[in-house]
Amino acid sequence: MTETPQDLLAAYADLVRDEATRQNLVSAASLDAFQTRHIDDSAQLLDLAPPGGRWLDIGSGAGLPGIVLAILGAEVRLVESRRLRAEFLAHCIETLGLKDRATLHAGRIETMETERFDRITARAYAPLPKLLDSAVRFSDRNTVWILPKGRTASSELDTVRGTWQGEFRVVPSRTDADAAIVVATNVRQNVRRKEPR
Ligand SMILES: C[S@@+](CC[C@H](N)C(=O)[O-])C[C@H]1O[C@@H](n2cnc3c(N)ncnc32)[C@H](O)[C@@H]1O
Repeated sequence: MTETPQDLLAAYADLVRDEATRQNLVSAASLDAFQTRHIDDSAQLLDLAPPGGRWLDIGSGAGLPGIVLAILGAEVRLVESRRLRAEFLAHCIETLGLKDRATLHAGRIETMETERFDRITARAYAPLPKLLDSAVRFSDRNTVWILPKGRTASSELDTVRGTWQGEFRVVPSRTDADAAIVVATNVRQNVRRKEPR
């Protein structure tokens, strides 16, 4: 029998709950509200870019948002530096039958070979300056960045305005009234002009 995305999302939630008894994956409180706090929170990102394209998910942790996006049909490269978490992600990819669209870099993003992605996401991985620094080499002017930023979206954006250019907007989260998602394209570092002698 073919499993629907809903079956796979339920199976994924069970895998996380089970693994959470062995390692710290997500906050214990959020396990009780897994659908809203994690599944819906991740799934909403798909609506913020045109369909299709290859996604890069940096600091995937338990697989959020990367595994959810892959279950929902996206092609995703997950990046996770912690060994136990990376092993869990490999287990999810195998068990949920996602090998045709999810791949894993089990290591730091800094060690991943440069390639271009159509979409870049990262949830709770790093503040915007570090996130842009570590990921810009995987982007080009058409890459859509979709970055859930909780309550700090606007203030984090303010911190990069002097050093980064691009078309940035802040979109309210559908799952948390206080949270927002930074969506950007054509992201590039400001070129510093040489001071005249
Ligand atoms: C706070 S967790 C968030 C996990 C997940 N994205 C979520 O929203 O639940 C951040 C994750 O980023 C990973 N991480 C931190 N620095 C990293 C790096 N340089 N490269 C790859 N992963 C990194 C950590 O191991 C951790 O699993």
